[in-house]
Amino acid sequence: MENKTIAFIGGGNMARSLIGGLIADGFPADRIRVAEPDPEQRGNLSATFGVRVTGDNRDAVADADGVVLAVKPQVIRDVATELAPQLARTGAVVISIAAGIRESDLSRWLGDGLPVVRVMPNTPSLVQTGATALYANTATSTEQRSLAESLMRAVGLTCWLDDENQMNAVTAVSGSGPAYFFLLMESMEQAGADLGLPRETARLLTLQTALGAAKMALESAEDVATLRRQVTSPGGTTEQAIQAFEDGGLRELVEQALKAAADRAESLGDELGNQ
Ligand SMILES: NC(=O)C1=CN([C@@H]2O[C@H](COP(=O)(O)OP(=O)(O)OC[C@H]3O[C@@H](n4cnc5c(N)ncnc54)[C@H](OP(=O)(O)O)[C@@H]3O)[C@@H](O)[C@H]2O)C=CC1
Ligand SMILES: O=C(O)[C@@H]1CCC=N1
Repeated sequence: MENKTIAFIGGGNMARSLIGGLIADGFPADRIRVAEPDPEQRGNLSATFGVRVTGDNRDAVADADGVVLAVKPQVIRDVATELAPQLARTGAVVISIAAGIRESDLSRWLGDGLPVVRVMPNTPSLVQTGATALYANTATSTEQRSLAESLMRAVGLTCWLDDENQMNAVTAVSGSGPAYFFLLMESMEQAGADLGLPRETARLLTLQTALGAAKMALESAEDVATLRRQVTSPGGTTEQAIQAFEDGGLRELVEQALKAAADRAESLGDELGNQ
C-alpha cells in the first residue's frame, strides 16, 4: 500500500470504522480523502482522524488509487454514475462495501471494464478486528486485488470469495454479525443487573466473557460445541441456561435471523440493481 491514496465516498459508520482501523495500523492520514455531504460530519472526520475532507465526490477521487464506495445501497447508483467518467480516466480500483449490490450492476453504472472489488467488512474494523470477504471482477489486476486486500487486512481478517453469490451469506454472518453479538451482550448485561449486580459490574463481566469466549474459540483446537460442553457441568448451572435457550428455540431463531438478513441483501440487489 506504499504511496497509495485512498478515497472514501461517504463518511458514515462503516467508513469511520475502516478509516480508524487503517490509521491505527499506521496508514498515513494525509493519504486518505473522504467525501461526505454533511458539513458537521466532515468537521468531525477531519478533527478525529486528520484526513482530508470534501463535500465534492469528484474532488475526493482525483488522485486516488482506490475508491471505497461507502454510501447506502440506495444512493450507490447515483454515486457510481457521477464518478464513472473520472474513474475511467484515473484507472482507480473501485471497492464497494454496499450490501446486496452486485458487481454486474456496479460495472454497468461505472461503465464496463473498470476494476471493481465487492467487499463486505464489519464495524470491528475500527479496532483492527474486522472480518471482510472480497470478490473481484475480471477487470481487476493482481496489483489492484492486492491493494484492496491490503486495505482490508490492515483492519482484520480477510477471505476471497470465488463465487459472488456467497456475498449475501457473508453479509448475514459477519457484516451484520456484530449487531447480533451486541444484542446478546445487551441482554446479558440487563439480565445480570436484574439478578442484582451493579450495572457496571454486569457490563464488564459480560464484555470480558464475550471477548474471552471468542479468543478461546479462535485459539483452541477444539470446536465451539466441545468448548460449550466443557463449561456445562452435568447437573450444574450452565445446563439450566442452555436448556432454556434450546427450549426457546435459539438455534432455529438464529437460522431464521441470518436467512432474513441474507434475503434482504438479495432483495436489495434485485430492487436497486434493476434500475
Ligand atoms: N454499518 C455497517 O456495519 C456496515 C455497512 N456496510 C455498508 O456500508 C455502506 C454504508 O453504511 P453505513 O456506514 O452504515 O451508512 P451511513 O449512513 O452511516 O453512511 C453513509 C454516508 O454516506 C453519506 N452520503 C449520502 N449520500 C452521499 C453521496 N451522494 N455522496 C457521498 N456521500 C453520501 C451519508 O451522509 P448523510 O448522512 O449526510 O446522508 C453518510 O454519512 C452501506 O452500503 C452498507 O451496506 C457494510 C458492512 C457493514
Ligand atoms: O444493515 C446493513 O444493511 C448493513 C450491511 C451489513 C451491516 N450493516
